[in-house]
Amino acid sequence: MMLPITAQRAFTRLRRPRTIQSVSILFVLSIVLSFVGLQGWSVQQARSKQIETARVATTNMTRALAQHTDDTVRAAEVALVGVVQQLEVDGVEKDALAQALVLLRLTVEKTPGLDSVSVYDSQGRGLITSRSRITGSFNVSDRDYFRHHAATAGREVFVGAPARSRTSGRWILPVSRRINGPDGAFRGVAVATIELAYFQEFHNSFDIGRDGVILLMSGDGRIIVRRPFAEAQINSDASGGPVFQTYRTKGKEGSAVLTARIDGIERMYAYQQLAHYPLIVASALSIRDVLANWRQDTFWIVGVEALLLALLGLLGYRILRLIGERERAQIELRKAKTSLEKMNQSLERLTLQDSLTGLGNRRLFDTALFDEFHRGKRAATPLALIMIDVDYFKRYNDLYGHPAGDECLRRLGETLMESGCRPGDVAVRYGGEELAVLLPDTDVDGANAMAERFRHAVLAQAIPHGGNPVGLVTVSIGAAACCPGEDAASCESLLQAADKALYAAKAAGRNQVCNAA
Ligand SMILES: Nc1nc2c(ncn2[C@@H]2O[C@H](COP(=O)(O)OP(=O)(O)OP(=O)(O)O)[C@@H](O)[C@H]2O)c(=O)[nH]1
Repeated sequence: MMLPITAQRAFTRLRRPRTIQSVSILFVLSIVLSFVGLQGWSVQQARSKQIETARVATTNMTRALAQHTDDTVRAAEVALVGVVQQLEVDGVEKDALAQALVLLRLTVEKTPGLDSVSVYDSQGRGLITSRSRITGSFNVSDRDYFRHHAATAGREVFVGAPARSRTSGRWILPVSRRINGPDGAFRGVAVATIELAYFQEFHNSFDIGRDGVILLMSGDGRIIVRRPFAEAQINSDASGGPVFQTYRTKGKEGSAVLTARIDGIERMYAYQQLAHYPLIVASALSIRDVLANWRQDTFWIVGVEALLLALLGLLGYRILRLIGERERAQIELRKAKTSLEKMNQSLERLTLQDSLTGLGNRRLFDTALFDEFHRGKRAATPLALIMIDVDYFKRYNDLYGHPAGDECLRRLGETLMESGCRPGDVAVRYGGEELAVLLPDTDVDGANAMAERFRHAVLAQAIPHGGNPVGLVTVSIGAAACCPGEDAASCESLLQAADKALYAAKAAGRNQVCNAA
């Protein structure tokens, strides 16, 4: 099947070594780039997936923490509602207090997380407590919750700042309610306490990794308890921190990747404000922990891929080197071929050329005579031949020496080439001092004209020849022609006719042209 020219050219171009090399480099590069791009994308995808998983985990954990904290504070509130109602109806007299105490102890006993419930009068002096020790000498008028209730007529529960218990010495979170007299006047405060350890115990039940955080904060951004636990952080102001600021700007529940002020660690945080109380819980997992597995996987994947790429690169390099070597070999081969062809041409020229005159030699003449005869036969065109012989050349040699004879022959060769030979004519040194010209598509008149032109050109050269009666070098020429298509015609008969004509020219006195009869 033949390809269109343009397609063939394109195909040839494609097969060139340099093109193959460039295409190979582009191919390998595009594979490598696609591979790296794809891997970068999938590594990025895996990272995002890990972060998203951490977001879901911290959100769920925070919801559980919020529920637990809400339940705990609610239980304390329920305990307070009962005792406050009883004291407001029965008053704070001795009998009423004794009855209330029974209720207090029962409630504390049955309510998980509740450390104590105590009642204080309007001066902050202890009236009753669920604790076993008598607290009559206690005064809580300096506590924030007491000051709040003394100043505020509201009946809602108040969650105070964490404080060290004056009886147990442990950290507690006070939840309190105001007690009113029948006239609505301030009669005292009922306080339920929850040990911070109760929250810590629940917080510790979560797996938050090495750098995770669980946080319980007041509504104004003060730390109540934090895991990892540090006593100095209790009641510290975290309202300027990233978690509280995010809560302030983004709403009651949310999640974000934040960097903590306390330790500078980047974490995935989820936070939530409690449904019924001004408290905020948050939990967080460190991004480093979250991405630890991803990092390890990525390390191995990237390592293996880098190895594969290196192998691919090595292979590509080897192929390119082979292509380069092949290209160099082909160039060398082409050079060798060209010089071989040139050598062959000059060798061929040498084998068909006469070294003295520069004309063709006898070998060329024989081949040309055969070829032209048959061409004339096919084309039905005549073929002519002129035979030239230098007159008295023996004498010339004898008079001027053999080298001068050679020089004379060389000049005659030059003269012959310049005396109107057509491109198709074949001028040769037939042998010794004899020259011949084969004239395709020429009749005997044409041959005669050519012979005369040459004879005059030789005379015009005016080469002195003391042995020639003319005084100059002259030539005798025999011209013959034939029609190769005719039965009687042959190469030999043409040669003989020309030779005979030459002989006639010699016999007629030399320096002339004779045509074959
Ligand atoms: N210098 C030189 N002489 C040559 C060469 N080839 C042939 N000859 C000489 O040419 C001469 C030819 O002489 P002859 O055949 O006797 O004829 P001629 O002297 O030319 O006399 P006519 O042909 O009868 O006019 C011989 O002496 C050859 O030695 C050659 O290559 N160089």
